[in-house]
Amino acid sequence: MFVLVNLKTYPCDPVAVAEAVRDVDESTDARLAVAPQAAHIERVAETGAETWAQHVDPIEHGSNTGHTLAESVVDAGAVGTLINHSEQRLKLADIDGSVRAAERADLETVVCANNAEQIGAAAALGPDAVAVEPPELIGTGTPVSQADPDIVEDAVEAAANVDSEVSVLCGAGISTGDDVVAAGDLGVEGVLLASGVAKADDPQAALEDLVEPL
Ligand SMILES: O=C(CO)COP(=O)(O)O
Repeated sequence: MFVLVNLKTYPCDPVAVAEAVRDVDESTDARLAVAPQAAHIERVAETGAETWAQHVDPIEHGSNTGHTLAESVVDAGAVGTLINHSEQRLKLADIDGSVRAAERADLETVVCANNAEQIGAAAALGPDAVAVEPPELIGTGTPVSQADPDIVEDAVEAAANVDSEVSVLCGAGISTGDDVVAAGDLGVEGVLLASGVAKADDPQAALEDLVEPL
């Protein structure tokens, strides 16, 4: 299973969380990665944790003030990027452009979507993976794998119908190892989560709990 921890803009110490991600990754068969804010990518990557960007823009080098260039996050140490997170929604043409920008820079891609229909559309753009995250469950602590298992199974089917090479992740409310196991039982290859680690008093213990049954 792939466990991708999105730090959003939570007021956690990104380096401390990254060190925990690195250490727990070394103790499990699961693959762990962390997605800090763009300004923290370099310091996070220096810990040795697998580091992702939260977003890249559909742009090239040039006159794009305030945008995030795929090549720049690679220079800082990122190896992958989220695209179209529920908190950073893009138009379809821009999702496509961001996937192409990430490919150009050799970044792995996870395109997020709200529901199975959008997952099918996202898979058609050829990312490495898609992630279904019902927005109403994000940050609630109520795991999507329990609260809405149908949306996860439908997303797995929708992606497979479009492109069986595209992996499927799910997210929203995932915070325990049982949640991760339940997600895996619904057919996903990974989970995307945030508050269960970023807001935990002890992020390392939270990560250990997440991978313990894997
Ligand atoms: O948006 C999410 C991950 O990108 C999910 O957030 P929570 O894990 O806090 O529900």
